[in-house]
Amino acid sequence: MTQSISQEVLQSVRWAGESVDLLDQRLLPEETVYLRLTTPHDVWEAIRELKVRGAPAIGIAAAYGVVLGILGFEGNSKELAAEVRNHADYLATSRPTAVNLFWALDRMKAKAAVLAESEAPVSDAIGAMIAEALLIQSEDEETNRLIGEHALTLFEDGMGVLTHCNAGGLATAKYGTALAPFYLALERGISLKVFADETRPVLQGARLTAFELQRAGVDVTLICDNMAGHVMSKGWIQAVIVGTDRVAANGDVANKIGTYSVAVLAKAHGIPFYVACPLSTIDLSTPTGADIPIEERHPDEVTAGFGKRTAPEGIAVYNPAFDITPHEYVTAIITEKGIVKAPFSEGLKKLF
Ligand SMILES: CSC[C@@H](O)[C@@H](O)C(=O)COP(=O)(O)O
Repeated sequence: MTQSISQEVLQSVRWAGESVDLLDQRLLPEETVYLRLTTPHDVWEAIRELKVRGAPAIGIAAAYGVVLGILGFEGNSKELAAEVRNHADYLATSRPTAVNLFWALDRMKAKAAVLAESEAPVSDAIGAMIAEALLIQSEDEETNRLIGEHALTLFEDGMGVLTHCNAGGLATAKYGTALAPFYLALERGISLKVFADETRPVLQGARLTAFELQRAGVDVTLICDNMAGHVMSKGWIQAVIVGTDRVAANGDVANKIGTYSVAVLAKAHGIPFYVACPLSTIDLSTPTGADIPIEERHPDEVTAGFGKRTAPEGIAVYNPAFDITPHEYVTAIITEKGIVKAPFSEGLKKLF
């Protein structure tokens, strides 16, 4: 029996029997609205439009998206497996960077292939596919709790810790990766002072991290992205911890745009830079960060990101959603199986 963290975080994705209830993260913190999704296309669109975002949450939503596509399927289990492959391949086109999306879809395809091989009756096979998606979600919750336990060993009472983007309960099944130790610390009476970068262009730090940590009672202070160096120079930050969308085999890390700048600043100030992620985010088939596809998003996120135009019409815009932090800047990668330090290429391989 595992011990759970008592903080209640809003669940970003829920299986509702024959549909998916999905918290529309674009509306937070002002409105808490659950959307009812009934087709794989609904899920594809929700992922593309950031209604659901954060690497593990995207993977969970996509697994349910596959299930939505096969409910009521008529045919045999081999035909079902082909249907699963089609839906999975479609959902895989929703966003390119977070490897958890492909990991979850591959897992759904593999499950369908096993069921086809055993010639399971199709209604049983559909039930087993639902169970697999639910398992992906429940395993992620336990994984994050373990990541939180390991990460907390790196922090001491009274520390200031900076984070970028949202790698919290909203981005995962529960607790988050980078934010999990903050929930654990709160529960155990360990005092941490969290600084959350607002995270331009779409403000996952301000809208989501500040929201979920404040709601839980964590001591959190919001800063604009360009204030990170200043608070470090004041001596207020003793560690940085972020999540990631994909870790390459050499330990290079893709995460929300701006993470690289934070890592460079941390190194300049002699502050450890930690990355927290489940094994499902580590992609040994991608050799280095240069091989990770970086999503580019619509210019409006930069020119009208606050619902108001803040740049001239027709201006050229570059809007990459992620950047790569080279492994030289990473102090340690914290997973559910423990903490990995350099040389990362060896340490990461040993995890599998
Ligand atoms: C545990 S979530 C880790 C990452 O997915 C997170 O830090 C991040 O970069 C999310 O980007 P987003 O564009 O909001 O999906």
